[in-house]
Amino acid sequence: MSHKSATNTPESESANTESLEHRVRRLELEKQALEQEIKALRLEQKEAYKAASVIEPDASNPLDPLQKIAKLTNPEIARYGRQLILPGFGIHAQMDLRNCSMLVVGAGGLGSPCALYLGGSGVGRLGIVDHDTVDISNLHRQVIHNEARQGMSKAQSAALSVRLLNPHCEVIVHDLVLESSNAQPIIDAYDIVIDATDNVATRYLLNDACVLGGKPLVSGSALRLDGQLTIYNYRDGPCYRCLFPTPPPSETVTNCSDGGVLGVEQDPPTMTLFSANSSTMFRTIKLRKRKSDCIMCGDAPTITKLIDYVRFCGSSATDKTPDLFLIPFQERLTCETYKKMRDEHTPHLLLDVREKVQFDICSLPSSLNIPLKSLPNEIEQIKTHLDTYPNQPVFVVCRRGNDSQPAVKILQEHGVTTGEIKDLVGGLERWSDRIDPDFPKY
Ligand SMILES: Nc1ncnc2c1ncn2[C@@H]1O[C@H](COP(=O)(O)OP(=O)(O)OP(=O)(O)O)[C@@H](O)[C@H]1O
Ligand SMILES: [Zn+2]
Repeated sequence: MSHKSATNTPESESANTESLEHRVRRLELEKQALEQEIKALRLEQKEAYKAASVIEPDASNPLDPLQKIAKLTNPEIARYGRQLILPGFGIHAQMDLRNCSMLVVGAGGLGSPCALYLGGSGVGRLGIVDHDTVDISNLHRQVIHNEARQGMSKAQSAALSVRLLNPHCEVIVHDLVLESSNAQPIIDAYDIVIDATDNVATRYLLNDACVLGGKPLVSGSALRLDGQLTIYNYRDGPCYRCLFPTPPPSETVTNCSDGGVLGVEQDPPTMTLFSANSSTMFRTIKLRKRKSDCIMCGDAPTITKLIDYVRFCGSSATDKTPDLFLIPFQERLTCETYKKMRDEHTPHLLLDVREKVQFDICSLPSSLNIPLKSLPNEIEQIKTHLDTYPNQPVFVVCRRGNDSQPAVKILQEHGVTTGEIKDLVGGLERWSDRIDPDFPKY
């Protein structure tokens, strides 16, 4: 008989009486051990970046100005030979690239190819901004990352890929959410800024910071099968606000879409539009010049410093967290409460406001799918349901708890009156995280 089984009963009794104290102590020790491990890993990581010449600036390590050169080295000439012999490009354009610093904001679908091609083509210094980490669902299009880097900071992953492609390019990592409090000094440290983000708040922030810092802003956006490209704040061309003085209403904007992005470096400035589904895949639209009464870049600007862009746009810069300010948290439903209601068979209508393509991937049983965009036209369907089941609560769900909030507002504004109308905090993604791990996340 082993010692363990002989003492089994008294041991578990004492574990029961002392378990809380023990647990606290054990967790404290584990925490200390983990903190040590994190510290050691951070040092290791710093060494790895140093070896790869990836720079992470911070207050104690600010960026030095880019060291300009007057002549390309032979290895550089060998590397860039194919583009050096392009008519209209040549050694002068290559030197311009080499002596230029560019900042790519967003290392996602657009930022990935953009950073790789800029780094590969010989930009002297490339900064990469992203606050997010690499996720498996990114990899089908965010080709700068890879499977082994899941969970790694996107900015760091992108920087490492660029370094592997071209060690002549100096790569700077900005692993942070770019926002009003930190944007200006970062923007000011670069010659050209590239907006490869996916949300309206960051688009206005970048526009304003670039106007204030006098930097051209190359702006791209892609949504489903459509894309747009332009340069703002370049020569006498417009800034983003000249064309889009006010943000679109937040309930009409999913985080991946936006008020529009415009195109390229001809004179006059143009907007290039791409549409994979159209017979004319590329179209170019001429843009008006800078507006003299633009509140940002006009003759008498009224915006002279960065503002609160989340408030201004009514939507947040990150689509991973819900826009908490639309509906106060206490007026919303948590997954846990809703799970209890389902278990108790509380009668209710569950309205899923995702697009049908998403609803077809997965949905909670007995939910009714009316996409947010069609909701105002489909209100009668809900009213008819409530005529049959008066006062039944209506619960609204979406992917992450963003679209469900404007949906609640639309129901209220269209005179849907019933027991209660609430939406699910964190949406189906949180349902999968907290309630049902078998529920797919996409
Ligand atoms: N203000 C910001 N600061 C830093 N990074 C930002 C900011 N706004 C957007 N981004 C980053 O820009 C990238 C946008 O790319 P994209 O939309 O392809 O990626 P995604 O957010 O991973 O997509 P999905 O919606 O499929 O998860 C994201 O990696 C996002 O983290
Ligand atoms: Zn303007």
